[in-house]
Amino acid sequence: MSDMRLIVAGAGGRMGRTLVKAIADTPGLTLAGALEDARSPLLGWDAGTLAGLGENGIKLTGDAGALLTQADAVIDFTIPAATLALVEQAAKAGKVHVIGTTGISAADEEKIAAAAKTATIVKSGNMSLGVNLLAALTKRVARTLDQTFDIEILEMHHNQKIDAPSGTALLLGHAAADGRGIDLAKRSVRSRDGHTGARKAGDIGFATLRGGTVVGEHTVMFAGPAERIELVHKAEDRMIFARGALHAAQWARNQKPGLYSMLDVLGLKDF
Ligand SMILES: NC(=O)C1=CN([C@@H]2O[C@H](COP(=O)(O)OP(=O)(O)OC[C@H]3O[C@@H](n4cnc5c(N)ncnc54)[C@H](OP(=O)(O)O)[C@@H]3O)[C@@H](O)[C@H]2O)C=CC1
Ligand SMILES: O=C(O)C1=N[C@H](C(=O)O)C[C@H](O)C1
Repeated sequence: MSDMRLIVAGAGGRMGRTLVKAIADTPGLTLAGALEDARSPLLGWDAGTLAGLGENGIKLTGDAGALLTQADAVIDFTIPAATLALVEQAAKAGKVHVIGTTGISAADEEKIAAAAKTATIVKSGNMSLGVNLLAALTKRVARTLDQTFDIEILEMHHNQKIDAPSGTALLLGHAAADGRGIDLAKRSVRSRDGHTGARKAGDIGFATLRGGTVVGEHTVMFAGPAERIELVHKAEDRMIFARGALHAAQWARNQKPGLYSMLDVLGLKDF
């Protein structure tokens, strides 16, 4: 089979640069284009140079339409507005869209689900094997323990992160809510301040830390009477997310239109 040709959206960003490196290291994949914001000062820069690989001849451009004609898939770790625009363009062009962007509103999530009626989209708040296994374990533990165990999700990320709670924390919250058979939107407590009153049994709490260069750390706590279980994941290198996203693109090449998650890609849906 011919190489799969990929566009990296947000190629000048932290994940974009990591993806350019990961593609260069992966047999069967070719970097077909590097997309950036049309106002970015990085337009015209070489994607290989930015990724620390040396020149690869792929220049950053703001023209998604032109790139999409030359590729099989777009790998998108950008910002919600950019992702929403790309969803429409990739769907129209019939290209696989792998979405890692987090902080997407509920209304925009619905637009992505609507686009996936005719487009093949893989979307996850975390593309790593470890976090998706943690999500499967979280669901299982939440199903096993009753409401005397309070569920709290703690996350820490670097000081440049712009959304909270993290996409991963929300993914883990959904896994816990699924395990308990409840609707996360109705039972989540996203922040606490002042005279909050006692914790309500059955709520799922979130706490956010930001600082330094932390790649991403997540803890799911099940705090019960006189004992506590903690499930923890610590990301040490963005390459784990990049490799997961590339695996998702290769998997999606053979899938029918639909909105898939990394649990589908990794076969963990029924874990
Ligand atoms: N699902 C997962 O596994 C992971 C998800 N993420 C998520 O990925 C996203 C990006 O993270 P990170 O790389 O750290 O962030 P960065 O800010 O480093 O990168 C985002 C890049 O997207 C660019 N961008 C903005 N608008 C557009 C546009 N219209 N078209 C193309 N590119 C655009 C930005 O350009 P400019 O700076 O000029 O605005 C920037 O270069 C975040 O939402 C983060 O939470 C991160 C890691 C793993
Ligand atoms: O912005 C980041 O850096 C990360 N974002 C994702 C998230 O919001 O969970 C995944 C990872 O934790 C790194």
